[in-house]
This record gives sequence, structure tokens and C-alpha cells, in this order.
Amino acid sequence: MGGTFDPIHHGHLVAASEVAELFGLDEVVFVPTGQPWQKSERGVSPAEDRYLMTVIATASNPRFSVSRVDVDRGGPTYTIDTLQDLHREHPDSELFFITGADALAQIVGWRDTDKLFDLAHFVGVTRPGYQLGDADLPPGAVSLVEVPALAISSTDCRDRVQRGRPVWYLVPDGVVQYIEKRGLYRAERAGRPAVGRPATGRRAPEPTLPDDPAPGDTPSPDLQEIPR
Ligand SMILES: Nc1ncnc2c1ncn2[C@@H]1O[C@H](COP(=O)(O)OP(=O)(O)OP(=O)(O)O)[C@@H](O)[C@H]1O
Ligand SMILES: O=C(O)c1ccc[n+]([C@@H]2O[C@H](COP(=O)([O-])O)[C@@H](O)[C@H]2O)c1
Repeated sequence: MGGTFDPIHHGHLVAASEVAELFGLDEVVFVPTGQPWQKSERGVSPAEDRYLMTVIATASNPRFSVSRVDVDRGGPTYTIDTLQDLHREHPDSELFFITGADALAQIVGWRDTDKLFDLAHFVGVTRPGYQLGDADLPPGAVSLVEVPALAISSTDCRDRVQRGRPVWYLVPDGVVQYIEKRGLYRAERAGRPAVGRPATGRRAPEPTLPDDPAPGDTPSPDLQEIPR
């Protein structure tokens, strides 16, 4: 499963788990992009940060692993290169490429689309807000599968962090902690350009929210004020 994973969230993990079960896959290899050329207009987090968040998010599942092929290759990431590298690493394996409905709809604009389907069987998964279809793709090249609908996006996660809102339970706990520790997605607060929105764009006013409680922290509401 390829992705920018900026950050990886539970929508990615549930989709991967579901496809693994439906297709009886031995392993799901998450492949964070090096430079996602179609997302370069916004500042993408460093590849090492996205790689490490993916490692953290997948560590608890023995069937999940993370590949560095796209991160280490350098330059813009093209799936044709990803699949060729994975074939070299796993010469006896049959490859499946898992992709969401939004990415699948863009696939005809990817590099060497005509050769992609010889290298892997593509699996398109449902995603809330997007239509899943394979109208323009070669017959039999893609399987379409329904996965549990999680309306989570990395864009929304970044936006929430930037506005000081919680991302607990949208991303794995370890990823929340990594984001906090590395100060990811807070660029605008630090006076740098916004991550995930145009630098000149108008912003909604910051909501005045209490500090985010970490799970396990005891909330401190005034119990007298809670109606019975
Ligand atoms: N909630 C989701 N449900 C199913 N598939 C998803 C979901 N979120 C992302 N995907 C799929 O996972 C792959 C990697 O997605 P990506 O890393 O770009 O995350 P994203 O949430 O789409 O990010 P962004 O909001 O920054 O565009 C893509 O194929 C995408 O379609
Ligand atoms: O090969 C291409 O030209 C190409 C163009 C856009 C996206 N992709 C791949 O699609 C996957 C999901 O990408 P993204 O941008 O939605 O995170 C990821 O593995 C990308 O490398 C590939």
C-alpha cells in the first residue's frame, strides 16, 4: 500500500487490514512515498518522519511491514518504480497494489500507466466522499472492494494539529506522540507557512479550546456543574 502517510491514520490501516483478509495476503508492505510529485505544491513533511510514523503505526501487526524503496530512491516517486523495486526484492511474490477511490480515479495520469497493471493486481477500496470505479482501466486489472468507512484524511489530521485540536483515535497513539515530539504540522503557529493550506489563504479564527487531555489523564470537570 503506497501513500504519502503525512500522517498515517486509521483509514489507511483499516483498508490494508481488510484487503489482507479478503485476498488472503501474507503481508502488507506499506510504502511511504519519497517525493509525491502530485502533492509537491504543499510542503510535505520530511520522508524520514513519514517513514517513522508508518513504522510506529504498523509495529503491532506482524503481517504489516514498511518498505524504504521510495524514500531511498530519491527524486519524484512513481509507482512503476515502486513495483519494479518490490519485484526485485520479492521475486517469487505476487504483488497487489492497494489504493483508495480518490487515488484510483487519478491513475490514468500516473507514469507508465499502461505497464503498471502487468506488475501488480490493483485493489481499489472505498473511501467516504469518493466514487469508486474502474471505468477507464483495463478489464480485470483492478478489484474493487468495500472497506469499513472511516472519514479520516491526513489533510484533516494536519489541519487539526495546526489548530490545536486533538488527533487521538484518528491516528495510532504512538503517531500522536511522534507528531507532538517532532512538532509536526504546527508550522503556521511558529510563523512559518501553513502546512496543508495556501500561505495566503484566509483562516478561520482559532477556537478557544482547553488543552488536549492525553488518554489516561484525569479530566477535571467541575462535577457540580454537570446536570444529573
Ligand atoms: N479514509 C480512507 N479510507 C480508505 N482509503 C484511504 C483513506 N485515506 C487514504 N486512503 C488511501 O490511502 C492511500 C494513501 O493516502 P494518503 O497518504 O494520500 O492519505 P490521505 O488521507 O489521502 O492524505 P491527504 O489528505 O494528505 O491527501 C491512497 O490510496 C488513499 O486513497
Ligand atoms: O506513479 C505515479 O505517477 C503516481 C502518481 C501519484 C500517486 N502515486 C502513488 O499513489 C500512492 C498514493 O499516493 P498519494 O499521493 O495519494 O499519497 C503512492 O504510492 C504514490 O506514489 C503514483
